Amino acid sequence: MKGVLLVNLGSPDSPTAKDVKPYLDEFLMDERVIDVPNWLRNIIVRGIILQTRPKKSAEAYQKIWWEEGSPLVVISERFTEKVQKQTKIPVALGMRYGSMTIKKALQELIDKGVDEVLLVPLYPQYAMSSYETVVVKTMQVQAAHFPNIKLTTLPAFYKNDEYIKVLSESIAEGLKDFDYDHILFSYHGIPERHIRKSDPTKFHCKIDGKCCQTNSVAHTTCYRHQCFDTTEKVKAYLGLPDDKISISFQSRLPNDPWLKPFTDFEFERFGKEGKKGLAVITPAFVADCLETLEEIAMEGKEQFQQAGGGDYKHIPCLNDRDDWVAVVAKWIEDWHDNESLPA
Ligand SMILES: C=CC1=C(C)c2cc3[nH]c(cc4nc(cc5[nH]c(cc1n2)c(C)c5CCC(=O)O)C(CCC(=O)O)=C4C)c(C)c3C=C
Ligand SMILES: [Fe+2]
Ligand SMILES: [Fe+2]
Repeated sequence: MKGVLLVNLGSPDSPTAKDVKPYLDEFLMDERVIDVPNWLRNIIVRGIILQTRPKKSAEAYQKIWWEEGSPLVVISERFTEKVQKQTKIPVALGMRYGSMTIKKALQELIDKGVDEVLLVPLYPQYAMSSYETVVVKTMQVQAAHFPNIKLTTLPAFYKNDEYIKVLSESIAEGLKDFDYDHILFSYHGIPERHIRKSDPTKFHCKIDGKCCQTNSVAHTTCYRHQCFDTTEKVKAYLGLPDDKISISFQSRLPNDPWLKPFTDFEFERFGKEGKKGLAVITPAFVADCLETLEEIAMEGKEQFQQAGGGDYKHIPCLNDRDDWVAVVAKWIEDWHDNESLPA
């Protein structure tokens, strides 16, 4: 019998430094996130970052935490329930980090008699620190604990027509009552090195003005290209004017070159330029989370307005929108009925 495993990033169990610390430890000790030799990762993560970050991070989580729990987890659970209502195929939710493990979710499917699993990493774009680590971890768990199940993975859906349609329509709804003079597409940042590491040709991705717009097989795993492509496709779908759209990359750790321009610098620039209405969308995330609710909706607004900017709006992620649920349910049914995967 076929079943579906949805996987997102995961959150700490509570917004306290005590619970944030082991969560961050698992997250940042992932070799696809902090991709340096083990001994050095130990020093960077355990010797430096985890000495101060859990407290700071917990304070940020406290600002966005809901009564039911972490927004990322609660939204992902609502989404999973809604998808399950649209299909008879068993659907389970797991998280890459934290207590809602991939192993538990796979066990849930196996207990229902599933022996063929469609893995759906809940990331539109491919990055080794998001999509790839979910796939690798799931394959490891499968090999170690469930060797008899067959695993198929849904490709990154950053340019899929149905995804672009629902994303665009959610943005159009968000813009309906908002007078904007600029729309910022803010994607999660990654170190530039990750782009080069993920380039199978080893020469295409130069992170210059042209590589991401020049056709290449490298784009199958190029996060930067995929962020540009999602943006271009939404722009075309909605007929948005070129001069009112731009891209930036949010969140970074120090001491490494990360993808630019940085979102927080852009907020300041737009504020200083006196933009009267800034709309921000965050299409690297399908569910609102710390990065969108705190960094963009709260901090971003403050940075923009303190620099002199006017009205500000963060347009929510797709979350558990019915049209998004219907798209994922259709992808699942297509795979179930004829093994086809969305292009
Ligand atoms: C597009 C998805 C994501 C990529 C790519 C990604 C890369 C990445 N992230 C960090 C470090 C942190 N990220 C944190 C939070 C966080 N990151 C994502 C998604 C991607 N990260 C999400 C959805 C969240 C929010 C989780 C939630 O519970 O709501 C955090 C924790 C918070 C903090 O202390 O700032 C860290 C740390 C790195 C280093 C990285 C690529 C190398
Ligand atoms: Fe992150
Ligand atoms: Fe590129």
